[in-house]
This record gives sequence, C-alpha cells and structure tokens, in this order.
Amino acid sequence: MYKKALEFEKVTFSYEESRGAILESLNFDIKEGEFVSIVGASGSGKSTLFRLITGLEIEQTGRILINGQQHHSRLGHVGYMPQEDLLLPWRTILDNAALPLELKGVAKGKAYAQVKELLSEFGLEGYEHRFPANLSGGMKQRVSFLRSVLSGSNVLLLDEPFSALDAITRLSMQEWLLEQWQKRKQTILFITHDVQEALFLSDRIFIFDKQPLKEFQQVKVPLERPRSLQDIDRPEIVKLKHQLMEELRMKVDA
Ligand SMILES: Nc1ncnc2c1ncn2[C@@H]1O[C@H](COP(=O)(O)OP(=O)(O)OP(=O)(O)O)[C@@H](O)[C@H]1O
Repeated sequence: MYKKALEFEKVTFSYEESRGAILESLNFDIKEGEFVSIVGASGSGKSTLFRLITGLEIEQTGRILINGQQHHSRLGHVGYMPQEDLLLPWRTILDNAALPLELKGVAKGKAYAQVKELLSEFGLEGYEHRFPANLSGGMKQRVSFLRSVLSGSNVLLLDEPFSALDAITRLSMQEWLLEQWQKRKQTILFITHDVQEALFLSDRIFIFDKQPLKEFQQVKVPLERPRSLQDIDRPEIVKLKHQLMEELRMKVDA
C-alpha cells in the first residue's frame, strides 16, 4: 500500500447552500511524491479545491487528510503558489523568500541563511538584494516557488504558475520545475488550462467537469521519467493531447 500525501473522503462543499454544492461526496487520493495536474473549464471548481486543501474554506461534510492526518486548521500544512506571484514590492528578494520562515518565528539570520543556501539552485544568486519590480516574470515565479518550498511542507499546490509567462520562458520553467520536483520528491498538485503542459509534467491528470463535482475522469500519462520536451511530440502523446482537448471542449459545450 502506498503512502498518501492527500486524501479527500466524501467531501461536500458549497459556498452558499441555496446555490448548490461545488463538490459533492468527492473521493480521491494522491500518492506521496506524485505530480498531478488538474484541467477543466473555468468555474469547474479547481481553485475551490485548492482553497479547501489550504484551509481557506472548510468542507461541510467529509474529511480532508494531509499526510494521513486530519488537521484542526490546515493553514500552513501545505505550500501554496498562487497564479500571480504575490511578492511584496517593498521587500527584497531575500526578504520575500524568507517570509514563510519569519512567519513561523525563525530568527532573521537563520532565515536568511536558509534562503541563501537555495538561491543558486533557483537561479537567483546575485539578485537577492533586488526588488521584485527589477526581476523578469520567470524569476519572480522562481522566488514564489522558493517561498512555497520554504514553507516546509511536502505537499505543494501550484495554481497556474506559468500562465502569465511568454511561451519560451514557460517551457524552460516547466523543465526547471520537473528538475526541482525530482530532486525534492515533493507531492505537487498543479492547476493548468494547458493540456500539453499537463501531459509533460504529470503522472496523472484530473479532468474536472460540471458542478457538483462528484467524481472526475483521470488519465495516467504514459511517459517514463526523466522526460524531455521532445517526448511531447511522440505520436501517442499527440493523439492523447487531441483526445483530451476534444473532451474538454465537449464538456464546455455541454
Ligand atoms: N468566494 C466565492 N463565493 C461564491 N461562489 C464562488 C466563490 N468562489 C468561487 N465561486 C463559484 O464556485 C464555482 C467554482 O469556482 P472556481 O474558482 O473554483 O473555478 P475554477 O475551476 O478555479 O475556475 P477558473 O479556471 O476560472 O479559475 C464557480 O461557479 C464560482 O462562481
């Protein structure tokens, strides 16, 4: 039996009961060290799922377990990287990256030392005293990722982290993320609108349909690791990509 990093057991959630449930008795689990992407139409509940996992929203019924444990408050038990980098413009890169440690009460000197150890791996060495406005989009996302890694959790939730980047930067960030994931062996849950990105990165893809979300289709990506960007051009993967895009289109039209 594999170790589970995240479990949903019969989870039901609605923002307002009168408007119906977003999730209804939903069950799924994610293995420790797995990379799972979620694709689905706008409004299908992807961000709501993240808000539940982070503890920003609370389920009405059912259980959510992180590393096999149900927490009274889930806040701080997962690393979360939002769509926009949310770096504080008045703080340097060093101070932005040290924020989760500071919030945990780690002394400033110790927090800086931990950040500095990782700067070169994140391609940020020499930039630590700059402010976010003086960094490229890809670099800002790396600072944001560094911050979620420093949260200390082995479960990371990434909400369309590369959607605002240009195509070339996006591809190099995808490769970089895979390298980091392979090195750190964290569990990643990744929201994207890009089926090709999901295929390149993931072990499994969850396809969210209409609400209420009771169950969803899952696809296991038939690619071994390590992967390179050329793998995406294999005929069987191109075929799967078109199939998934067609299914998503039909769900939107339905
Ligand atoms: N704070 C809120 N209060 C009430 N309803 C909400 C709230 N946030 C989201 N919703 C509704 O919940 C449903 C799911 O929204 P959610 O943001 O989870 O979708 P999504 O799949 O992340 O969409 P997108 O791809 O556009 O980000 C939508 O119908 C949305 O209108």
